[in-house]
Amino acid sequence: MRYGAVTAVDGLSLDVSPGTVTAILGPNGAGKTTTIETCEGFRRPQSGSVRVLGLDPIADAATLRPAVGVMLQSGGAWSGVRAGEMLRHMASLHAHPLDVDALVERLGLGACGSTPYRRLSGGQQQRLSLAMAVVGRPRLLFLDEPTAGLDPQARHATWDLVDELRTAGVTTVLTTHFMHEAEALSDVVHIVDAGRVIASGTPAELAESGAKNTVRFTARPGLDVIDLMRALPDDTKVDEQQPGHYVIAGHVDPGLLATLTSWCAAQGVLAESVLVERQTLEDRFLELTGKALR
Ligand SMILES: Nc1ncnc2c1ncn2[C@@H]1O[C@H](COP(=O)(O)OP(=O)(O)OP(=O)(O)O)[C@@H](O)[C@H]1O
Repeated sequence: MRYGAVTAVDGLSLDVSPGTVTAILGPNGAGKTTTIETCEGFRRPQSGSVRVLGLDPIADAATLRPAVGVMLQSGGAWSGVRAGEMLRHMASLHAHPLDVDALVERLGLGACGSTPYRRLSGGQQQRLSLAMAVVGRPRLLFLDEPTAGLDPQARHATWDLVDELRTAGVTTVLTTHFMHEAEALSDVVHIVDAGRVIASGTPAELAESGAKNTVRFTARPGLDVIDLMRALPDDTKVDEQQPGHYVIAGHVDPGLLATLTSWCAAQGVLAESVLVERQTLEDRFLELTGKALR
């Protein structure tokens, strides 16, 4: 998918299983919104193929519309329309909408139901957009940065809603910059950079697939770290970072901890404050996409 000379999405390939939550992560400008808008039928790719619920998002737009909920990154409502009117209008377009009052209550929109869209705060606009996306009971939901600008309460309310929809069999594809959100919500994560998928898996698989986890412990200064390294698997590093403070970097599993404690026992050393630090999804994301600003 190109915009003039800019190639925004470049041979990106991914599948989404029904009834799951998929998160698309990537640095700014990676091509997430372009990908999602292509699936929504708002952009026509110059090459490649896109199928949404087995259909073409542009040619079959009329068939797909009742089954697909869309939350855009911004906008989506007329600037002068009142929040409650907008939601009722959206509900009226669907055969079996959710109860609008319950949804308004659930997303904390009750107090601003008669406020024009343009006067809503950024977070209230986000919540209204989410309500508009789900009110028609879609089978498939596209959420582009659904919790950007939301306070913690609204973020948790959004997560609970997405989680409940998954339980009801709804498929959700979302983009986010919050790694914790992707870890908390999604079954599958795709990391996108420069218009391509560079890593995929469950949040736990991705976090574990990266560089080493670490074990930290304290003991008397001056332990023979070379001898400890010999006892541990080949690609494990041991460093005494400050006197008496040791860091082991490598594939941390129960076997490594057992080797460490038996090595210490053989030396007559008591290892204290043993702490296993696992790599997070954010660590892995930064490892894959680098730390340079985009
Ligand atoms: N309408 C457009 N015209 C020209 N270039 C565009 C247009 N929309 C996006 N781009 C460019 O395409 C690339 C991908 O943009 P896109 O919005 O898909 O990224 P993104 O991953 O969603 O970014 P962000 O995290 O900042 O929202 C960027 O280089 C962007 O500048």
